[in-house]
Amino acid sequence: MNLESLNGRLLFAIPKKGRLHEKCLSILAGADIQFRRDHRLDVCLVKNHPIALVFLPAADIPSFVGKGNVDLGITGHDVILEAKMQENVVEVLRLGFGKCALQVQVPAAGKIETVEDLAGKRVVTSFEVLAGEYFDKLDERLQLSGERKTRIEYVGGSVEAACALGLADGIVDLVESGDTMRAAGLHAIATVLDTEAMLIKSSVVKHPNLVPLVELITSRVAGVIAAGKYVICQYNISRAQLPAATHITPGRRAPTISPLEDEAWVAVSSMVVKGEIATIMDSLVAIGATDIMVFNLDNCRV
Ligand SMILES: Nc1ncnc2c1ncn2[C@@H]1O[C@H](COP(=O)(O)OP(=O)(O)OP(=O)(O)O)[C@@H](O)[C@H]1O
Ligand SMILES: O=P(O)(O)OC[C@H]1O[C@H](OP(=O)(O)OP(=O)(O)O)[C@H](O)[C@@H]1O
Repeated sequence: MNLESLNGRLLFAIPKKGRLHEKCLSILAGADIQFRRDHRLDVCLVKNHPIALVFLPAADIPSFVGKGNVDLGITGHDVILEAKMQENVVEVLRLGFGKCALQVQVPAAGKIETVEDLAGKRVVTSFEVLAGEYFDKLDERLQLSGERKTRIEYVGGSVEAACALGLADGIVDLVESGDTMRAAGLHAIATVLDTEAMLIKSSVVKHPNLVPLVELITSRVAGVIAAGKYVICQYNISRAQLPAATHITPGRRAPTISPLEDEAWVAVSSMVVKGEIATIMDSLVAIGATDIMVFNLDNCRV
């Protein structure tokens, strides 16, 4: 592939490895963005759209998009703030995965119990901007200045080993399940930030001709995300209980209600948040709904 073949194409940055990579590939598949990635090649052309995918480290994507080198990207909210790119990128869509928290952690068996105890000591992190801002505020509140300020030190990885190695009194790192933190004998004493994956675009429109394609891709990605978030719940209910039923399953705009041969009954079909379906089915059973069925969505536009 030569660089000329990128001319006029929308550049779309995807995390090349790590926690967000696989989910991004399934979003691309769901949005029918077809490509074949040659082994180790980080740029590849999309077959069915004038798009080129650029596989980059998640932490580099905010700068590429923010500076307008790339038109669209998927990355974490945390690394957008860490790269100080919040003014340069627009977070177009929350993607509902890559959810975790940037937390202050200290040895569970140690003497430090609060961030106030940790202030003025040594903190190791890969998020020196966010940790720096957090501890600057804390230091200011505690009137710690000069030599007495909290020392933030950057490491590129294995942050959780820093306390055991005697390099730090506390760390600032991402926590999802807490397994990594607990395995390192640490516990969280404060949350700096909650984060999830975002679809982002540059806040400056460099290629106005690509705007319709950015909108098309955004709409497709939104459809894939919504399809993963909702299920369709269908059931029969007596007309007398219809107000109670539509209260339980109001749908996004309104439920679809269809007549049945038995005039005293109707069929209801409604989009329901996947995570709430068990409770909703319990409530429907309690008001006498029958033949309750739940269907997954392959794709949708909402
Ligand atoms: N445990 C986690 N759970 C959910 N999301 C996470 C988790 N860890 C990281 N993330 C999200 O994924 C982004 C990339 O983190 P990750 O550690 O996967 O990147 P990486 O350093 O590029 O990859 P690798 O860890 O393979 O070197 C983070 O900025 C964050 O938004
Ligand atoms: O709370 P948990 O579910 O254990 O997840 C937290 C861990 O996940 C991330 O690292 P990852 O495993 O992606 O690898 P990395 O350390 O190489 O970045 C993060 O840096 C934590 O170490």
